[in-house]
Amino acid sequence: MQKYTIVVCDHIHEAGLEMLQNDKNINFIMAADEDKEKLLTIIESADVAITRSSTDVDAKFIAHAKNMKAIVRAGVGVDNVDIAGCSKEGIIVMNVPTANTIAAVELTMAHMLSCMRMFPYSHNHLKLDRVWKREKWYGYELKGKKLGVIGFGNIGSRVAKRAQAFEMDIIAYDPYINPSKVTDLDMVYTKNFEDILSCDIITIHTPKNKETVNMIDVAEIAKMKDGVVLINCARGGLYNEEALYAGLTSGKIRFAGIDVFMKEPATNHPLLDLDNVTVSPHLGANTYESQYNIGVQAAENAIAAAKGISYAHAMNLPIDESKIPPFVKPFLEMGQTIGFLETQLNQSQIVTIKVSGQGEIAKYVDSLATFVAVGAMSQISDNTINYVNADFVAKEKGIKIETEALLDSTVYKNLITIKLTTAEGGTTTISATIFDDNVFRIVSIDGFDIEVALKGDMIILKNQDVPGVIGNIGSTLAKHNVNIADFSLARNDKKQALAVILVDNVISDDTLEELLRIDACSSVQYARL
Ligand SMILES: NC(=O)C1=CN([C@@H]2O[C@H](COP(=O)(O)OP(=O)(O)OC[C@H]3O[C@@H](n4cnc5c(N)ncnc54)[C@H](O)[C@@H]3O)[C@@H](O)[C@H]2O)C=CC1
Ligand SMILES: O=C(O)CCC(=O)C(=O)O
Repeated sequence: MQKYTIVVCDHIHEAGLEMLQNDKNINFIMAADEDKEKLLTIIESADVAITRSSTDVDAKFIAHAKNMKAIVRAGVGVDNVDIAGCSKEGIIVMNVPTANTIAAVELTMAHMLSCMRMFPYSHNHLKLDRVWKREKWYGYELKGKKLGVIGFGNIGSRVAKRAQAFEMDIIAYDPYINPSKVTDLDMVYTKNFEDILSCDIITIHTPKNKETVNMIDVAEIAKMKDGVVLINCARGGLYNEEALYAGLTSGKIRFAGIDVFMKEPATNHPLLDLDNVTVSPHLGANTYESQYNIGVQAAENAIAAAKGISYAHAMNLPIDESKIPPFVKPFLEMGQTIGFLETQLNQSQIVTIKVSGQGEIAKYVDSLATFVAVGAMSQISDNTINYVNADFVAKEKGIKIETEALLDSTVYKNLITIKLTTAEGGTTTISATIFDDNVFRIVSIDGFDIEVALKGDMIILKNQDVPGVIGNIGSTLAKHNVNIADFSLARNDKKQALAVILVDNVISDDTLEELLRIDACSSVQYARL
């Protein structure tokens, strides 16, 4: 029985662990309590790893992940996953995007209310210091305050809805959404970041990336209202931490609610010394409900990925399967087969692969190009080529992948054309389509119109269009006991001909050389699909 190893690098819910334990095909290793060096040796045998924010998937991790097919990030943020590094090694990165949304939303509200009422401080005053001093703890109300929401995705939009229930006025900044997502909720949408800076309370819910790090820095804080309240339950560093500290000590920022830090664990962070901050140790996802959902979904997705069944929420695959119409899939498969065929026909260093799509398929030409590249390189690389690393490997090998989308249709509803060029100047151009019978059909080779199924052992022979060639081909193949399964012929107006011969046997080099010696024959190529 085929066994796959799944390593769990951080703590996930028992329900997820049980699923891994109970699957007969899964060899499950719990490594959440192992030290980091030991973890690196454990992952060497892993097919899939499940991680949370405590495990950095960095160059060191990837170097040890020699057998790894996929990483499942049991949560949303992948800022601690080197996605480009994973792609280069063909490792699929998946996350579990919505299972902890509500937990993070509610923690954001808790921080907002805590900041407004200084709740942890009044609580400690009574509980730890045993002081009953009601006059010390006057806070503010959320009602009527203006809330600026940066990032209106799963979490930001739900925070906004809850804040609306508190009768706050919401203004949202998110350049990547349709404004109606905000305005339909009777909230204000802005493209002007300055509008956010004029709010009473600002909360951020973007991913952490080059564009969003230090999104709130010294200059932005200077433009804010005196006494502004800032919340960050997304990622440390979206608010520049030094600027945040300076703003809190000067009193410009009245209070901040912080769940996340640049460097975690953050037990010595300067923000912890301030009395106008509420903090939590990255607890956004820490509810039983969310951890149950994440644990189960992470385990399910890891098992499916280990078995090669599906890659839910893959972030570095060229296609999102849920977003492509069914007619596209066979074209992708056919493109990969043509890539494989053209490499065999040329047997020389590839320099360019140009992939064109005509008709509806043109919209998917980039995904198609990745599939063609996988097919073209599958026999010429020591690395395992897959859809994740194909573009990287092509770049490394100096192969240029070009695409062309021609939305106007040809006589065919959908047509793909793949032209492969080698360093010696050789080229092969094949166009193909699929009709309702679902057969992969070549309709043109190097400008010769021909109709032949894309399958089997194939000889492509070019010759001067003179009498006797077909007979000679037949007798040569018969002499070598080769049975012809199909013979298609095309001619052009330059008195040249091209034959595609599908054969039932493997063809020897001797046979190919003898075919090339036939009078008027100019080239013979052979491929096995
Ligand atoms: N504290 C915790 O434990 C948790 C933190 N998170 C973090 O919360 C954040 C939000 O998560 P989700 O809402 O699930 O993600 P999401 O992907 O649903 O939403 C992110 C939103 O940010 C927007 N965005 C991206 N770049 C932007 C920019 N430059 N300016 C303004 N908006 C921009 C996107 O268009 C998107 O609408 C992420 O950083 C995630 O890692 C998520 C779960 C738990
Ligand atoms: O549990 C975790 O890993 C933290 C959750 C989180 O930050 C996320 O899902 O982005």
